[in-house]
Amino acid sequence: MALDEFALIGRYFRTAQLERATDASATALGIGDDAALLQLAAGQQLVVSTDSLLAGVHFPERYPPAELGYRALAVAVSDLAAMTATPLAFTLALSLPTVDEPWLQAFSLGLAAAARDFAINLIGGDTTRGPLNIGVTVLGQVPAGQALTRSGARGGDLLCVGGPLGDGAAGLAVVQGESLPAGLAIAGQDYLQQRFWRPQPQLLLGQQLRGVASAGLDISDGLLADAEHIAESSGVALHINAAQLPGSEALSAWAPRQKLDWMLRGGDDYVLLFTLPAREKARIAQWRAAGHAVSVIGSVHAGSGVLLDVGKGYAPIAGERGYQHFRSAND
Ligand SMILES: Nc1ncnc2c1ncn2[C@@H]1O[C@H](COP(=O)(O)OP(=O)(O)OP(=O)(O)O)[C@@H](O)[C@H]1O
Ligand SMILES: Cc1ncc(C[n+]2csc(CCOP(=O)(O)O)c2C)c(N)n1
Ligand SMILES: [Mg+2]
Repeated sequence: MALDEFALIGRYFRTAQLERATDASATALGIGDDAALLQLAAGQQLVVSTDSLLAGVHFPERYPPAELGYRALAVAVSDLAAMTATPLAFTLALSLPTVDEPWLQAFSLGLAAAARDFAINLIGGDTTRGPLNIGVTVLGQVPAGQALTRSGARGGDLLCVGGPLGDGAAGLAVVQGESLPAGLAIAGQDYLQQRFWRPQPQLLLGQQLRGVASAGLDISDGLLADAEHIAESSGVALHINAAQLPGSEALSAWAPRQKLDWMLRGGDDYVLLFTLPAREKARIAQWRAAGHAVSVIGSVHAGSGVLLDVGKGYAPIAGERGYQHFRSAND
């Protein structure tokens, strides 16, 4: 007989690895009551963000469930990194078509691996029967007034990115079994699959941006699309120099046009994009020395929108900027 809802929760989600992934816990009351209780430290603000994952939209229809568990939490935690928050806890709203115990076991283990990596405990959720849908809400804390928003960029700031671009889209091509360039070695394929299934939210870099960066977010839809959010919220123009975009060695196996398109528009990268007042420039070398692959990719100016230089001077972007769930009003 299939497990009932409560036995399922007990076996796969009310586990030590998920409920007590980290000791540094703010959980005053966890799974099992009508709601959970969190105790924030004095002077901290609560940071809250929700993400949904759907097969065929956020990940391929054929997928390894353990990897899906890891990715579901990683992409959600990336929004905490973008706000410069420290993770506290998360909830999981899961809709499942059937009770498939090997699937649940693998998903739960992948989720627990991410919970351990990002030091975040599962404190509750909701489990229903329906088409597969994974909803993760992450909670974090940040000293009051110090969260990094999208609205503080000012003319004269540098535009920086926290890691390589384009790996998310290239990783998706690898995991979908698309035809791959001959120059892509097995090690490069493995690297890109990891980048897709196990993105590493830049929590430590994010925390170092508190009180230093002027605006920021994490790149989920694509560099151009997400840069547009900063430009619009801050009321500035962002200049991006294509020649300065950082890409991985694995990505260089593709033709330059494909590589550039993925770096600009591919999305799924989960690296930070932020603006830095010029007086803070010396920090970039310190971050790099500490292992954060920060690069300057452009600058902030008076004006509006995102302008891109692909070798012929800065010009507004024509065409697509990144991933959009609703491509046109008629979709
Ligand atoms: N259904 C909704 N109701 C209320 N607010 C929403 C809803 N959907 C999105 N938002 C809000 O709109 C803003 C942009 O959402 P979006 O999901 O694009 O965030 P993002 O950080 O740009 O992308 P990602 O979800 O990939 O991290 C966020 O502040 C989000 O909370
Ligand atoms: C099968 C498959 N096809 C396409 C993509 C690309 N993709 C989907 S949603 C998204 C933006 C972030 O989503 P959201 O804004 O909902 O957080 C991106 C870049 C994928 N990951 N898997
Ligand atoms: Mg985000």
